[in-house]
Amino acid sequence: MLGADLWQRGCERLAAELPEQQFNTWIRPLPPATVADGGAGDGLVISLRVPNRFKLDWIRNQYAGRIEAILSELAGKPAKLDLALAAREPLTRVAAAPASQPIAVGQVLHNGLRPVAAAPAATPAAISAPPAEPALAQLPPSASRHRINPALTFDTLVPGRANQMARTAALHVAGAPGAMYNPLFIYGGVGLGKTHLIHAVGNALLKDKPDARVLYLHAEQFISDVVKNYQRKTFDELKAKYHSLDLLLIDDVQFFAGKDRTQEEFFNAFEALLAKRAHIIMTSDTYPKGLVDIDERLTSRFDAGLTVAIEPPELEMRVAILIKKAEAEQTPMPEDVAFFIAKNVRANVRELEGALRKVLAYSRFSHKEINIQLAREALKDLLSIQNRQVSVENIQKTVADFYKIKIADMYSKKRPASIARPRQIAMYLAKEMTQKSLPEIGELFGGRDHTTVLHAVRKIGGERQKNTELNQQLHVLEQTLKG
Ligand SMILES: Nc1ncnc2c1ncn2[C@@H]1O[C@H](COP(=O)(O)OP(=O)(O)OP(=O)(O)O)[C@@H](O)[C@H]1O
Repeated sequence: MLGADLWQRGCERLAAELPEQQFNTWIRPLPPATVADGGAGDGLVISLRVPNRFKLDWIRNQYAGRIEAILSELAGKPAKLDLALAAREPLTRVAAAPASQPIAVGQVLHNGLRPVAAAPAATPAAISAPPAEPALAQLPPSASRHRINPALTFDTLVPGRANQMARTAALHVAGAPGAMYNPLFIYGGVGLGKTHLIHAVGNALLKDKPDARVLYLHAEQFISDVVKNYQRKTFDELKAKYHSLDLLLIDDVQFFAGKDRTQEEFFNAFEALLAKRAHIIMTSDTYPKGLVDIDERLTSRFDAGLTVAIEPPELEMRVAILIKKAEAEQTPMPEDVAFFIAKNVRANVRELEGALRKVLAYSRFSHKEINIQLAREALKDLLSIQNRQVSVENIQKTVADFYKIKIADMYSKKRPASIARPRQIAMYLAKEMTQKSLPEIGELFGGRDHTTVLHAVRKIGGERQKNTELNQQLHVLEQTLKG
């Protein structure tokens, strides 16, 4: 089998095995591998070039073994994977950096087999280096100026599958700013910890290097700075403020939509910062290409480092967050109560915090100890809203509308995936959002057996953990159903 065929067939196998989201994120974008026959007894060497180190590490840890096994099986002889960073065109902005220090992630294969670091890590001097422009003196590195919230650290951020990639990348940046993953672009829905994470990077860096010039700001603050300086015609001040930083943390860049002048100034700051190897971390409610009314010149640069998502936390993570936050309030939270709250409050961490606050306050005011009964009372408004609005019929109708199938298909015996899958999703939601038992749900879905419902619940629940697209669809459905 030719190399390209072998890789192609390997990909087909992986596509069938892996959740769609994982395959689309990690495997599909890879350029085809090249295959070399090491000669009798040596087997095949499969050379795979990966665009950045983050992906390289991830693929090596998560998929390399499986890829080798599949390719060995298909080729009928041992296949060894040679993973390395792909060479990449330097970006135009690199021109401003010394030629020996490429700023872009990528580049570098020195012997075709072993990768070397994409860009040298920033030295301590790079972080606390004296300002390159005289105007830098206008930004004293004092705590009040950097706007970092000292409470939002890596220690107080509960890790979990939902934030695993973003947290790993953020830790990496905090340890070696200006090197890899620059810019780092973190996106996700509301209240999922994006702001917390970028403050954590700022705090970690300031702990290491108290003199580092770090600035956190919300995109709206940048916009108002631009407007202010525009009115006063003091663009040099604006430049001096932003172009001098070592680390810029900017929240919710989707707010730049339609603001041309702001986008232009941000573009200038962006270029200046990357050219001097300062790090930029941005957050947004969507991935760079999903941003609307933002110049493509900017969005393509947003995507040039590393883009990672933060997902809604899964049940275990929600429980861990509740326990940790209660501990921080010096109020131990029994695990069963944390579980009860986490099961009922799923949207995001901010809502979880709100629910926890209610339960703690209720316990303090009523001088009662925290147990499920107390949590139920404290959260009764929230729970009644949930219970009142969601019926199996409502779920069937909403899901049928969402996936554009007939409501009758919810009860029918039809099996094509375009119908069976929405039906399974509706069964899953019925189990998650109503008090109905498996047999009752089966009955409401055209007299199906409870094992069919159980299968659907497990399947969709499992996939939801790995498949972002499905997770988002379920999230939309849940929000719609809750009203
Ligand atoms: N993994 C976590 N561990 C502990 N606390 C968390 C975690 N994720 C989020 N939080 C907390 O949840 C609250 C909301 O998080 P944050 O403000 O960072 O969300 P966000 O994603 O920036 O949302 P928005 O887009 O609405 O600004 C904060 O109080 C934050 O500390």
